[in-house]
Amino acid sequence: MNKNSKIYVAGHRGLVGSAIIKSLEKEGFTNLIYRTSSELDLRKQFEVEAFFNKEKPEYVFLAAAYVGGIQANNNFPAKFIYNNLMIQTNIIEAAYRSGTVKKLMFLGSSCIYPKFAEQPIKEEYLLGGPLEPTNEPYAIAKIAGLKMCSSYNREYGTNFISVMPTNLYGPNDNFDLENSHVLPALIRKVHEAKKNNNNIVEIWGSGTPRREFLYVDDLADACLYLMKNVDAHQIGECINIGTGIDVTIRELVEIIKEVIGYEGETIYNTQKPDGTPRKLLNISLIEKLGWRASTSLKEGIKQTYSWYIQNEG
Ligand SMILES: NC(=O)C1=CN([C@@H]2O[C@H](COP(=O)(O)OP(=O)(O)OC[C@H]3O[C@@H](n4cnc5c(N)ncnc54)[C@H](OP(=O)(O)O)[C@@H]3O)[C@@H](O)[C@H]2O)C=CC1
Ligand SMILES: C[C@H]1O[C@H](OP(=O)(O)OP(=O)(O)OC[C@H]2O[C@@H](n3cnc4c(=O)[nH]c(N)nc43)[C@H](O)[C@@H]2O)[C@@H](O)[C@@H](O)C1=O
Repeated sequence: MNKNSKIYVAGHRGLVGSAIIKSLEKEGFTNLIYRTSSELDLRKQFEVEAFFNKEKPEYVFLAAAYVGGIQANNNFPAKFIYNNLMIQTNIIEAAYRSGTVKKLMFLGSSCIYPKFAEQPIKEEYLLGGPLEPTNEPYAIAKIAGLKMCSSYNREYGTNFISVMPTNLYGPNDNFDLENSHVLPALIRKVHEAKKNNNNIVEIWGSGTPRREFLYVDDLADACLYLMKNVDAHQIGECINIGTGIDVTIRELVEIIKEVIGYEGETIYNTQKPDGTPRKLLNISLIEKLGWRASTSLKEGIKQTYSWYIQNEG
């Protein structure tokens, strides 16, 4: 990949896509292309093919997807499976057909692994047991995406790599109280409780599930590193991206309260689902390939909170 290579970032306004664009620009890549969903609906096969034929990208980051937290996944299973299957299928097929794409990176998620997978989760545990029911349709779509990439590599000799990031957070995240992931939701809840002198914040579930959180700039750095240095034949069907450290939701709440400076109480609503009890990735493979995360959870939350109060708070 050189500084003039034509690079398409699908989903460039999202949490991940915007961080990838920022990293690419910082490293001096100048030939970047992108479209909003209203300019190009990636669920429309002919439009996606026409876009690839016209633009002829050489490298593709597939960071467009239909994304949400535990409750959104639970409430909208049809939208999660349909939108994700369509978006990823159209891009992967068009990338192959175009003949111009030298490498494609498909963004999956750590929810592809079995609900009760041995921890930390190795890439090889894929399909070793039943999935977490709250996000099974989304996980099935992501598994289909990585299987498409590996199948195209095997049959057509493409260089499509699938990365499986752990739970992400950072600037440009979705801070919606119903449909977002836990970290942005808790930043907003605690911020608003402090602002309104409200002494109680409600946390969903029991607070005991463990999650691993990766700051999105670190994720973008990992994606660029892999795009530049690693080819599909050097990894198996996918590669994990994480920090190797997890915390309970209860511990996460305490860090967020400390960063925001909130001393009120928290109550746990056990009517809401806990989801997977633990989701910690084994990151030996990416470390062996030479990459490691650099932002601590507390530092990442400080950066995210600062972005939130400037942009949304
Ligand atoms: N957030 C997380 O914690 C994690 C995310 N991931 C993966 O990272 C990837 C990116 O996620 P994230 O950045 O969080 O998601 P966001 O929701 O922040 O961004 C997704 C982007 O996809 C675009 N998009 C959605 N539907 C369409 C469509 N029909 N046509 C064109 N574009 C569309 C949107 O574009 P527009 O703004 O123009 O509408 C949006 O900017 C996903 O594959 C996700 O699975 C993996 C692990 C964890
Ligand atoms: C990245 C990953 O994200 C999703 O899986 P998840 O990790 O379970 O997602 P989550 O961030 O929404 O919740 C994590 C934990 O936190 C608890 N929790 C407390 N209070 C709030 C709260 O206020 N909001 C939310 N959302 N969760 C809360 C919540 O009950 C759960 O125990 C997948 O569906 C799928 O999209 C995927 O791949």
